[in-house]
Amino acid sequence: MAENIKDEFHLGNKLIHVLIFRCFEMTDYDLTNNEKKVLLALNELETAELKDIVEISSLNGDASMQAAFLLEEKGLAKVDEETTELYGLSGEGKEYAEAGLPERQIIDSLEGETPLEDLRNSFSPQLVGIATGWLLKKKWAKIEDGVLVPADSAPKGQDEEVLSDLYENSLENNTFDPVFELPAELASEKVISDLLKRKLLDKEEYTTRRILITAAGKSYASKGIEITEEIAQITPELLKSGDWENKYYRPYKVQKPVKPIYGAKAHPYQRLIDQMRQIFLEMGFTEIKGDIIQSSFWNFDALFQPQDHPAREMQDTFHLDSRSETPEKYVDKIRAVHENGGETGSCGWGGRWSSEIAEKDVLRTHTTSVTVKYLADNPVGPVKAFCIDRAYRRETIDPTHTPEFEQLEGVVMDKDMSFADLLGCLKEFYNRMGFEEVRFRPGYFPYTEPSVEPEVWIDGLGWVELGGAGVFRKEVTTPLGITEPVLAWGLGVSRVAMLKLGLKDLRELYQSDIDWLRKSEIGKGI
Ligand SMILES: N[C@@H](Cc1ccccc1)C(=O)O
Repeated sequence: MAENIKDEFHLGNKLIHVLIFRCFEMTDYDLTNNEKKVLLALNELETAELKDIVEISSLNGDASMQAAFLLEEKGLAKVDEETTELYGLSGEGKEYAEAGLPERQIIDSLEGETPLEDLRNSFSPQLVGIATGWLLKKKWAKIEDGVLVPADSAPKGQDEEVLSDLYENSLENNTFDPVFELPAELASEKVISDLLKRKLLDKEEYTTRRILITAAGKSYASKGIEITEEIAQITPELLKSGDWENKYYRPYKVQKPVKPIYGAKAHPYQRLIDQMRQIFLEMGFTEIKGDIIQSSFWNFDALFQPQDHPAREMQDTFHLDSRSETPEKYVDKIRAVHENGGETGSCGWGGRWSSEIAEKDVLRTHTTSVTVKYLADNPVGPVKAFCIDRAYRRETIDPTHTPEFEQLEGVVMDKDMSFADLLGCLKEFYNRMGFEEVRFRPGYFPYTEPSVEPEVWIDGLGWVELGGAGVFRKEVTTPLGITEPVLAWGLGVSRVAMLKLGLKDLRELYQSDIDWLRKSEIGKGI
């Protein structure tokens, strides 16, 4: 044992030396102990089946086989595969072995020329059908004008030999399973393949491996193979006793492929959402949340969407049975703005606005319902708020449409806010997301004027539309008691994800494909 630090240091060094250098101290062939054991067994047996090696080497079958293949790679052994074909009679084969092949049954029954018609009376038409083909093929008979004319003789064929041979063997061995070899002298390959085609035989293949020692293997073995105990794990006992110094350490296989390790990480879509959230937070916005279930009032009416607007119809919206009372504070004002423009100076949509319809609950079709409600609660600026959350529409699912999807909603309310500020703000956001070129096309939404649709340039795709934006109309702001200009937008999030992650199908975002998630690289795209 080491007595002082210096000794311990010395001991440590020596140990490292032994561990490193003994690992690389290898024989010419660098055989593992398993390979050595198999080679020794082979040296004794010359040629062996796996089970013989298993017996001598005391390794299991898999380990022996693996070692044999490694020895083969090194030219010390050779692995030969031998396939044995085993046969038995099928149900039909057994029947014919007992009663004779159909052609034999017919030919034996003939007493001279016989019309086929007559045969069909004494045998099944099916059997006659099978038999005639083979009678002609085997030249046991001819057919002339529907009459079967037998040849002089019908010698027993190899096929019949095979059937009776297998039948006897099966009876003797008490099994009709395919366990019998067919010696080459009994039947030609053609005969066997015909019987197989006639489905009279069952066949099974059975592969055995023979392992042989090569000349190189022999000469290597003749020099004497020593199997030294390998230490895989060093123990305190080995260290204490000092025995470690004389041991042989199992070498590291540095070439061995390791299992991939996947670090835990957030879902790529979640990472993208977090990135968007981070950008808006950095731009001084406050994150807001709202209910998934909204009344039609907040989802549509407060946004000056007429009650006969197509977006409110069944195919777009998930309608619920429940209702929410329309807020008393706004209901008259909203009615007025829809019917005649109220205090806004607009003429409204005309007709009669129904608070019954406004009460109906829906799954929010856009997150604008969240921002507009927030503005109603906070009608005095400055407000800079965003909401990144899920919206729902009755869409037919396809690669670019899912009934649930995320939107990035935002509002800015302040005294001197202008349309130019809106464009600047969105451009800044997309630039921070890594989209360098941004443009705005005129758009239409019932609640904004002017309205735009932002687009970003993607190499290979061109301009891609990413949502809607605009300045809230007086018809939206006035009934809620808002006097300052409001810039608003609702942007598609999954579209951006498709672009960033290179997806062709939106549905991939919502499927739990663990491999895709594991292999997704952080920093790639997002
Ligand atoms: N709500 C719109 C987007 C939008 C929001 C705000 C202002 C203008 C447009 C949509 O879902 O497509």
